[in-house]
Amino acid sequence: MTRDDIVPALRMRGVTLSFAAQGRRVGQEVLRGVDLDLPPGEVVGLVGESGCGKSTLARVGVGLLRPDAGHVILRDGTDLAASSARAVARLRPRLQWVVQDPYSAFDPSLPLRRSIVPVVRRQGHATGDAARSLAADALVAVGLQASHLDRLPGQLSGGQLQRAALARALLVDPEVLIADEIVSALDFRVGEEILHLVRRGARERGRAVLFVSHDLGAVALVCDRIAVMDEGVIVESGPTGAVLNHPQHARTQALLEAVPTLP
Ligand SMILES: Nc1ncnc2c1ncn2[C@@H]1O[C@H](COP(=O)(O)OP(=O)(O)OP(=O)(O)O)[C@@H](O)[C@H]1O
Repeated sequence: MTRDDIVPALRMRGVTLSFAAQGRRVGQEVLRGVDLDLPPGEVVGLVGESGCGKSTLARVGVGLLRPDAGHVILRDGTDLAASSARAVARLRPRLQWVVQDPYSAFDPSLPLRRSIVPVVRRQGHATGDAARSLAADALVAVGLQASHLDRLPGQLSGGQLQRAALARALLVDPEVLIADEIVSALDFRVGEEILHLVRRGARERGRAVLFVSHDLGAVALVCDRIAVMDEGVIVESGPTGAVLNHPQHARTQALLEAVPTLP
């Protein structure tokens, strides 16, 4: 079987979107005919300069934004772009989204266990004490402690809460995980552990991951493939080594030149 025979977990075709102003679609298109495949078991890095449309594409990928044109197709053929809001909501467990600001991911008034243990129960993995124990294991896997389950989100640092958000998303065991700048707030060592966890999860569970980042070092470490975006268009994509070692497009070259080097 060749790579071309593998059905992507998520296939975006011709995705085009502009934001509405005063109820009307106006202005420049933020996404312009984007084609992007997320194969199962692989981590695809999405890079590009600030404002080029990465997070917008990420939100389209999990059905939080509906494109004006194009298709967002899951492995079973479901097109998110053609599905009702209710149908997309039902699909949500198959598509998880972890974002840079982890405080937005949790109800600030609830201890983490109230946000995480029900996920274990909904997945049918366990009930009662066993569910709490699996939730605790998930926190430990991302470098936290079981006792963090009893804390409020505001009682964790941004980096700790980021890890808790990732733990919850992984518990859902989604077909597609979209990680938008998830290691930006973490120190290098913790960030690296998280990246390995994401990569292992993709490989072992056949999960497709879109890893949005401006950090080319992180991208080089975790991604099988890279897509470079510029002004709403994917200008270059390919295996990580090829794109980083032999960049073809001026935008990719500029991103590589902008990577800081130690004196
Ligand atoms: N809800 C919105 N309404 C109007 N414009 C928006 C909205 N969200 C994003 N934009 C605009 O769309 C463009 C792309 O934004 P997006 O957040 O996708 O960029 P990005 O590449 O993720 O940037 P960064 O790396 O800084 O997070 C920007 O010009 C932004 O101002």
